[in-house]
Amino acid sequence: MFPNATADKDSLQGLHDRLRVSAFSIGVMGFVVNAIAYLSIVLLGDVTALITLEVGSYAVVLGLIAFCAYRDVYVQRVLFGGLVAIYITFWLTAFAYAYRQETMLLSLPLVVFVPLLVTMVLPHKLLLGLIPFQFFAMHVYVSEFGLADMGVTWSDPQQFAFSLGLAGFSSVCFLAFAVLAIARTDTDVKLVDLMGDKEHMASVDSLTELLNRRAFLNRLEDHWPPSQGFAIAFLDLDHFKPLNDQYGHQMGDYVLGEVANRLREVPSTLATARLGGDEFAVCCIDPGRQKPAEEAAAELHSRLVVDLQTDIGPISMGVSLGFAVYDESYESLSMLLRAADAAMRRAKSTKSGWATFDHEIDSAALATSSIEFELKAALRSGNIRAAVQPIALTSDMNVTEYELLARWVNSGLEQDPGPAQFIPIAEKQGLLNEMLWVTLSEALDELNFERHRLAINVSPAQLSASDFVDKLLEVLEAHAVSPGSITLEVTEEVVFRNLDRNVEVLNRAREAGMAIALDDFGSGYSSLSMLGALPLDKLKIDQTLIRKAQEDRRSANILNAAITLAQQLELIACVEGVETQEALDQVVAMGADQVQGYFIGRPSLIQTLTGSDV
Ligand SMILES: Nc1nc2c(ncn2[C@@H]2O[C@H](COP(=O)(O)OP(=O)(O)OP(=O)(O)O)[C@@H](O)[C@H]2O)c(=O)[nH]1
Repeated sequence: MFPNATADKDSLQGLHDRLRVSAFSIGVMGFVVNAIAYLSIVLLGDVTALITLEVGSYAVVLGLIAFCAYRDVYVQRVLFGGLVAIYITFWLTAFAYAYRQETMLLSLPLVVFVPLLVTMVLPHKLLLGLIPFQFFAMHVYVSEFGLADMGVTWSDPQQFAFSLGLAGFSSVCFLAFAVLAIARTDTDVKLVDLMGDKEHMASVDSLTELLNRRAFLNRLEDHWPPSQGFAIAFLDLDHFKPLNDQYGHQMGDYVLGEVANRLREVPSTLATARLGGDEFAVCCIDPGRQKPAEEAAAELHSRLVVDLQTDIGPISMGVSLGFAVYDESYESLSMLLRAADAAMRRAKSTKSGWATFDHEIDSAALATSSIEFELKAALRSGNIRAAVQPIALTSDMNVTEYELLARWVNSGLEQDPGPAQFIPIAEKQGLLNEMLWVTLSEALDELNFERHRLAINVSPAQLSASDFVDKLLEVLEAHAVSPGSITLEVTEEVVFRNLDRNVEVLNRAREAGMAIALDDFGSGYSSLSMLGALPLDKLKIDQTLIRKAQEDRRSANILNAAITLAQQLELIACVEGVETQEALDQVVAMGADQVQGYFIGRPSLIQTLTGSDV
């Protein structure tokens, strides 16, 4: 309805907007009623110059109230001032009519009710100020003129008493409105205070009183895309943990507060925030780009590394600072912040104190941080999809099993990240299980388990989740798939981390009907004792062995020995990385039971498999 009107009724702006709407309604409705009344008088042929003057004055004031509300200028002052002007005009014209004996039957009810109607929304101070005027005007009007039109003949004392009564009545009404206005103001003030407190708490870091991450980004978002000379500095204190450990959290808090104070004093900043822990960010603006980025970063860094004076003497606090200056290659604010973060990490790892973002040196780090930033959202929005790679029997080359893999599609990044890029990050962020449930559910829906098994990769961290097997069984049951159709593929890392617990979990999975495969055998330490320690059904021989076996005889013998070892341990021998007919012939001759690799089939999104494949 209004230009720039905000609908946020839960904010200070919301209160203002409500007043604007009220003022606009009062102005427009009052104007319309005024116009209708005037037209009626015109139709009845009773128009006098005084009536035209009165109605014209009202129209001007009401129109002004509506206009100011519409344009959002001096809304409150014009509304309240306008209503007082209407009130005064009403009384002046009422006396003028009476004096000129132009009063009518309705005059008395009008002087009783119109002032009340006009003034009821005024603030309490104005209402209280008008009470003496109202009392006096009512008393004079009624005692001098009021009863004449009603055809009532009262004695002077009767008329005096009646006018005092009406004047008292309207004064009490004004008083009641004033009390209501006080209550209204009180509620509004409390509401505004409450909202102010809430907003303050939600946007400010309680320890340093700097903005928090969300408020920092919100503030900068208002300036995005920025003009030239807009830069973000990302800071992380060095060795803050040992300081905390040695001198206690109180000292740590003091240091954080002092760093915040120094940041507050940095000139030409748009916003300063504590992003969390010992990380801070400053948005610097240098519109004319007077200083090169290196100079600005070095200057900011030197402000921060000055010794801090504490009760236990001076403390020198190291700071790593990354500086990224906006240019058009930054598509979003978060990308610029991550660029500053990447530069900061380089400064930290090289112990250089500060570094400015360099597209060539830091682009890999920026890509990693983009993945870190986007991965969770991708998982939730269904962009992490199930892919499968076939595993075939060497006896008839029938595909009897698929290995479940994850693929990131439609990432919105320059290039969709490959599993080698995002799986380690998912592991670091504790998202591997969530990723497994998402991709597994998709695969369980699509695959035909009468013809195929499904192999699932499980990391030691996933196994150590207390409810892993239960959750897995639950998911299988929900899709009516028997645990007997599932193979869990684990790497030798399960032996190195909490072996007893991992063996217990694998035994439970086996008891439920699942098979266990040791993945990538031959790529790591491949200790033979590990084969005895784990409850296994299958050995998957790492692809490096078949590659080397093609090149020299010694490696071919190692591959042969690995296959023989699996057979002698009564495990299924599956060779990974079979990429050619030659390699296939070689492993078939060695007695492998199963093969996997590009020659059998590349990984493909499960949704793209045709009916006969699944
Ligand atoms: N005193 C205090 N410590 C905090 C607060 N928030 C986080 N920390 C601690 O800050 C430390 C930050 O961790 P890191 O940045 O990894 O520690 P660091 O020693 O600075 O490591 P580097 O950055 O690699 O030098 C952790 O030990 C947190 O417990 C806080 O509000 N007050």
